[in-house]
Amino acid sequence: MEQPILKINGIHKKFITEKGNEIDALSGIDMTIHENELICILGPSGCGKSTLLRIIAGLEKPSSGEVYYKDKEIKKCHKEIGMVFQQYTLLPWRNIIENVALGLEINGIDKKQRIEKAKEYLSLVGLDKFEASFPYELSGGMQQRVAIARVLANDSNILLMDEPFGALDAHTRVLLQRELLGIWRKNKKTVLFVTHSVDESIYLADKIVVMSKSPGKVKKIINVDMERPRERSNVEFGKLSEKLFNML
Ligand SMILES: Nc1ncnc2c1ncn2[C@@H]1O[C@H](COP(=O)(O)OP(=O)(O)OP(=O)(O)O)[C@@H](O)[C@H]1O
Repeated sequence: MEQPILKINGIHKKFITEKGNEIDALSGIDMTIHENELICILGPSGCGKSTLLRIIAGLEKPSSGEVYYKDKEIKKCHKEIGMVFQQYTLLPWRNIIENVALGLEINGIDKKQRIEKAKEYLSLVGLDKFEASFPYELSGGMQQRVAIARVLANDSNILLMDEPFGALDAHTRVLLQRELLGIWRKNKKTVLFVTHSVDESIYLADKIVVMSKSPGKVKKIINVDMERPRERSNVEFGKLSEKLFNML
């Protein structure tokens, strides 16, 4: 078993709305994530999946509880923890290579080095021919691949992915799931992937964290022992799918 890389201890999150109403988004989340694991967080709308990811990314503070990355408490954004959002978040006025190099530029890497590195990751997601294009010239799936290349180029150890394929058509979604598995295996990353989709979670995950309706709690953690690549027509795939549907 690999080393624990993320520890999530007793996370509670309460939001106060503008009208003064309290919303319990998360209610006591405990989880340990090991290096190189691919974890899917599966749950109904509003159960706090995005909130949990934002807390791990250091973008949101928990009301109580702590998150530790390699035994250090996360209190703000961390260079080694990168996030890919559902909506494409490329800067429209920068071309593709400059978008991939953005984080490296922020980190003060010199131009030659950052372009070289950005090219390497753009090639990894199969878009090297588009380095001079602008985001509007790319399809949704291509833009999402650029967003993944940008996070990888930053050398993030942990990839937090908040329904990154949710806005894509079914065919592109399946292609990107396959591509993500390839990248994950090749680059030895730890991935936390939020999804609504039972099918997506079974296809991708080592472990599926099933969350219950709000306030969000961990209902069950399921180990997925099926060999990869996983076939959706497989009996075992179908059985697990039924089990998860019944649980949600
Ligand atoms: N900034 C905020 N202010 C007030 N309430 C919020 C805020 N962010 C989230 N919430 C509330 O917290 C709860 C959890 O929201 P969250 O977006 O984390 O759920 P989710 O599981 O990711 O939902 P979905 O699958 O629909 O994206 C919801 O009731 C939401 O309305």
